[in-house]
Amino acid sequence: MKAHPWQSMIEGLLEAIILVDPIQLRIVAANQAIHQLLQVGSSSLLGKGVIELAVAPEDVFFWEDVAAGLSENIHSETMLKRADGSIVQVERRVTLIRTGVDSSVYVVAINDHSNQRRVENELEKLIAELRATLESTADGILVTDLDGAIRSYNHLFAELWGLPDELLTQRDDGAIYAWMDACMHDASQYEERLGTISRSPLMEATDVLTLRSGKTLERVTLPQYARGRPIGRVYSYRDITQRLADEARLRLAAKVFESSTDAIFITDAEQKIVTTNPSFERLSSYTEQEMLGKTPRDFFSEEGNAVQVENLLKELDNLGFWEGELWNRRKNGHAYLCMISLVKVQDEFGAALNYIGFFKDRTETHTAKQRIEELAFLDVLTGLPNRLLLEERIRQAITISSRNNSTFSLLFLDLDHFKQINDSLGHPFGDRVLQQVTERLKKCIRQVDTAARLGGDEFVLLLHEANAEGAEICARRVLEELSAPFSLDGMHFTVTASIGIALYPEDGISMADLIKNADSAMYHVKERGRSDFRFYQRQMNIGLLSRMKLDHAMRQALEHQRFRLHYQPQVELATGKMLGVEALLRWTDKDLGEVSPVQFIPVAEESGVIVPIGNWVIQTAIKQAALWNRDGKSMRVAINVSALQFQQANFVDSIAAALHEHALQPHCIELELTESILIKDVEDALKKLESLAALGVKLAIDDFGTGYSSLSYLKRFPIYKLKIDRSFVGDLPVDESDVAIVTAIIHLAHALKLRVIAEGVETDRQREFLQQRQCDEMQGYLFSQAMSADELEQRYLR
Ligand SMILES: Nc1nc2c(ncn2[C@@H]2O[C@@H]3COP(=O)(O)O[C@H]4[C@@H](O)[C@H](n5cnc6c(=O)[nH]c(N)nc65)O[C@@H]4COP(=O)(O)O[C@H]3[C@H]2O)c(=O)[nH]1
Repeated sequence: MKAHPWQSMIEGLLEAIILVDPIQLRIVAANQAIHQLLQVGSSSLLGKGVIELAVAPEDVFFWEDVAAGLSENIHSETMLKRADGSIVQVERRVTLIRTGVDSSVYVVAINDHSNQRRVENELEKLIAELRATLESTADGILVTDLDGAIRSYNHLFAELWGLPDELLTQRDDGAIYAWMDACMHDASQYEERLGTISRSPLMEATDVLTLRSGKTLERVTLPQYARGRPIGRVYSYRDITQRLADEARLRLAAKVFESSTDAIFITDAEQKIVTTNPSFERLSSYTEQEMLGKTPRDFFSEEGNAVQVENLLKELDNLGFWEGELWNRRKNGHAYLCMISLVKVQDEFGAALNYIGFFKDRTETHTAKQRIEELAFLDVLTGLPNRLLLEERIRQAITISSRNNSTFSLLFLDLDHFKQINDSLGHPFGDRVLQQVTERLKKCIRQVDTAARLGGDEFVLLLHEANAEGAEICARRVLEELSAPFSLDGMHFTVTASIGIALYPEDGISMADLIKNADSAMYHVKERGRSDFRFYQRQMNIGLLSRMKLDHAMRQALEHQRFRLHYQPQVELATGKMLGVEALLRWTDKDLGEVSPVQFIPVAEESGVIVPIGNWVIQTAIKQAALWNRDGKSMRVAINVSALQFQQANFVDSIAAALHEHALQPHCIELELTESILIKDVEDALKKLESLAALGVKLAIDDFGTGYSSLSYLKRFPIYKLKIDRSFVGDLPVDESDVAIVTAIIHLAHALKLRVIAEGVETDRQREFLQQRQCDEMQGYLFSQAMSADELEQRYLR
């Protein structure tokens, strides 16, 4: 084929060129560049239909339009297919060139764009990567040009500054900057600083921005360079609000750690100590250096507490927490009690990260607690165990004794007339007396025994494994020890005590019973004149409750005049003539029935109600005596007087007043006093007795022989008569010792020029015996029981 005339011309062009015949649409010339572009052999394109090269539909449509005379030119990007089938991006321009009047040719000029495309693709990819990077940074990024015009920013920037959507879409830089200004706490300072930055294109700066919202942002700005020249600026913003708060918290925690008065140590996950605070060293004397690498096990383990430490570490691992007390040792070996809290710090999966231990010295608190406990169990004044501790010891004694089948004794001790010491010399003096008494009591017991103070002047001695004999020996020792004179502030005085004894198990198997029974035995000692001891006997057993009931009933009886007096004749033995009567109290209670004076008089004495009852007896008996002694008749009435009644300051006056009121001759009245009354307060008793004697009232000693029977008072006191107790009369004349006693009393009385009367005479043999021994008078069922005044009058006075 003949070469196209333009062949050589197109050969010299850089562009790939093909010439196409407009009628046949075949390639009539093609330069080397197109052959290279399509990677085909030279001249191989000549004669080919141009449409064969078309890949894009656009080209196919164009050449079809050309064929139909509809189109002549086209210029756009398109694709061509190479020989190997690969596609190449090109820019192609098709121009129809008129070569003559009726000849023309299509010039197809093709530029290879595949390189440019690749570069563009690369750039696009780069930009996409950059954008992704921008978005994925943890900071908010703003990029501006040198004039401050915003070139780009990421989402985080918008988020940090809280930019509203409309600002994001508007792309109004002024509005965005205004928004940022408005967010600032100190907008003017912010703007000033921003101005400085924008005026210095090379400046690098880091600032902290405080926003009105409370947020704190850190702003780092760096110049952006292109080809070595600054072209703009990148601002990166980071929200450091949390970080600052964390730092502040950390600083605080560090301060707490450093200044805490609690000792603190922190371990790693393997429980090796990594740090300790100053208090740790203060408390344990171990330095941090010495503790590094040690474990809590090393630190807390002590001889004997290994199991406890192992258990607490186990609990710490299981529960994440342990709190409790443990004895520990300082470096110098001194023991101290620690209050410890251990905490396991875990990650979100429960694995241990650290262990923290807090502890403080509880020794002082412990000692104080011990002291408080001691105080709770000790009597402050004497240092003796108090009631609580005594009760505890008695409980122990009961347990041991019941197990060993052994015995123990309880001595209930009450000082006699201690109230007088307190009242006259003051409580502080009384307290010192109690302290001295305590010292003496301690001397009387063994180390295993307990001396306790219940309060006031009441003490209890608990004697382990002591039977009746042991208790008696101790009781005597106490009385003996106390009998030595006391000396305080230059004063000398004696203190006596009344002691009641209860034995385990005979007198009670419970603590309450034992104390109650020892107490009741003690009361009996008091009744019988004090300064003695006595064992509990069952008949004493008018329990406290019944005592209270009885007391109440007596007060009621007194108020409602339910007491009566019966009179028992007293007869002259020689003549059988009734010389007088003894007034005896009678009481029939609506619930209790007839209550014997043997039962209720001791209770009345204990509670003090004997005083009004005794007054009533005196009034009634004197009134009755006055009736019987009318018209020159002579009838003596003997009245029982109890100790408490006699001790009343107005006792003598009340007798004198009653005599006066009923116009009775004093010699018609005989007062029966027990021996205990006389020895109680000798001087006072003497004074009263002398006053009564001076009045003309007769005085008799009741129950003579059962008490002290001291000859000295018989001599000193103005006594008129002795009354032989009926316990000596009952077995007369069989019992030799009673015979001897009664004989001796009668002789004694007569030797002292006193009259003598025997009570409880029930048989003729007794009467005969007494008559033989020249007893003056007798009283008893043999002659008559006690009876009402009416009955007596009917029987004997008509
Ligand atoms: N087994 C027997 N007993 C006889 C016989 N003859 C009299 N008695 C009883 O012996 C007691 C004598 O009185 P006491 O020794 O003064 O003993 C009295 C006295 O200590 C006290 N008491 C009675 N009345 C009063 C009173 O008005 N005031 C005071 N303070 N005590 C009184 O109560 C005690 C008992 O009084 P009572 O039960 O009335 O008992 C009376 C009397 O009933 C006898 O032949 N055989």
